[in-house]
Amino acid sequence: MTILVTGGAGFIGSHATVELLENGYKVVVVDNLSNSQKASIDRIKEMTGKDFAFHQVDLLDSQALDDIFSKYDFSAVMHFAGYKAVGQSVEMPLSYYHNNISGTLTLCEMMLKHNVQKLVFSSSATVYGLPERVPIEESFSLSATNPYGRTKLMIEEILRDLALSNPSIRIAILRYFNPIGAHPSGKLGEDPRGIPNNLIPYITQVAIGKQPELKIFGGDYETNDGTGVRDYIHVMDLVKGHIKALEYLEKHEGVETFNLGTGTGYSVLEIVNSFNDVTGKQIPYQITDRRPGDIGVCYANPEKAKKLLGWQAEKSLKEMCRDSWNWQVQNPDGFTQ
Ligand SMILES: NC(=O)c1ccc[n+]([C@@H]2O[C@H](COP(=O)([O-])OP(=O)(O)OC[C@H]3O[C@@H](n4cnc5c(N)ncnc54)[C@H](O)[C@@H]3O)[C@@H](O)[C@H]2O)c1
Ligand SMILES: O=c1ccn([C@@H]2O[C@H](COP(=O)(O)OP(=O)(O)O[C@H]3O[C@H](CO)[C@H](O)[C@H](O)[C@H]3O)[C@@H](O)[C@H]2O)c(=O)[nH]1
Repeated sequence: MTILVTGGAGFIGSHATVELLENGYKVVVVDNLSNSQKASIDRIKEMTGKDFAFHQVDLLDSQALDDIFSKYDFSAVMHFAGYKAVGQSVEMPLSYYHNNISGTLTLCEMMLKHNVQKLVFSSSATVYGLPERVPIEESFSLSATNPYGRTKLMIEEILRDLALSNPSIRIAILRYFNPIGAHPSGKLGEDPRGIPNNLIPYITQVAIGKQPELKIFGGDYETNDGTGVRDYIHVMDLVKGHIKALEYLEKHEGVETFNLGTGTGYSVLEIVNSFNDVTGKQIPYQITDRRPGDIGVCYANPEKAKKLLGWQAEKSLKEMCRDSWNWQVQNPDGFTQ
């Protein structure tokens, strides 16, 4: 079976590509490299010893995408491609709506034209907005607090309408909580451009001396230690959930939505302490004001994925921190040699 992986050069898509190849799938990657590097594709080939086609193509280029769909016989699509920086989406909303929504529309049009019926889509826990309570269940009300989150919400709705209009379409919407970690080999990992926005890449850059100290955004949340709580999930566990979702779509029609999280929340200070243990360093930090738009506590109820997909996260916080650190140490400048 050949799977089209959009955004396969990026953080999560690259790990998913490894997992697909190691599970016997054939893969074709489409990525415009707007937030990634070709080196990640070379690494995947080196690590797995398997070759696959890579097309540096923009999803908005419908002619190029049409050619790719004509060339291969895809059995399913894993759709990771999109812009994902919350702050940037506030500054450049049109660019986010255009890239994420039009990109998905073009992709879906090609799926219909070429009779490809299965889609696994990367959504986000951000669609729960300010959740009514925790742990968060899939049935909770949805809202968006920024244009990035709104693109995910809109795409989810578009996909539901698509499935309603065409009973042969099968879609798994996967709402990721906070993916971190890296491939245990240290060959693949998260390679943010510029100063990282997310907690773990920022911490690893402090640990390696690229940033002077961590700023902890808020010490007055209603949590055990006052810092924000999130459901961090190892990227290897996350991508295993995608394989399970593909298998699920073999047997089930329509749209189904799943939380992919561990079900456990950790505070920023707990993460810092775990990092200190793993690295043997002391991460310097300062508690500052809350980051606008942040919520205090966010963690999943992952029971639905366990029940219907037969999937649950297995890796510990220590493994997540160890693998993130291992990646940073082996690749101090990411994929840039
Ligand atoms: N990393 C997270 O914390 C997180 C959390 C929830 C959801 N997600 C979603 O998961 C998906 C993957 O995230 P990631 O962390 O791997 O991000 P990433 O930026 O590392 O990967 C996305 C990839 O898509 C490519 N891309 C973007 N626009 C494209 C276009 N128009 N055409 C072709 N390629 C394009 C980029 O070059 C990049 O390689 C995204 O949709 C993201 O919104 C990520
Ligand atoms: O330098 C930093 C960075 C983050 N944090 C804190 O660390 C926690 C995690 O922050 P991240 O930026 O790593 O992750 P978020 O939970 O804010 O957001 C991420 O997960 C969301 C889903 O829950 C969305 O998908 C979003 O796009 C993605 O960036 C938060 O309490 C945040 O305030 C800091 O204290 N300092």
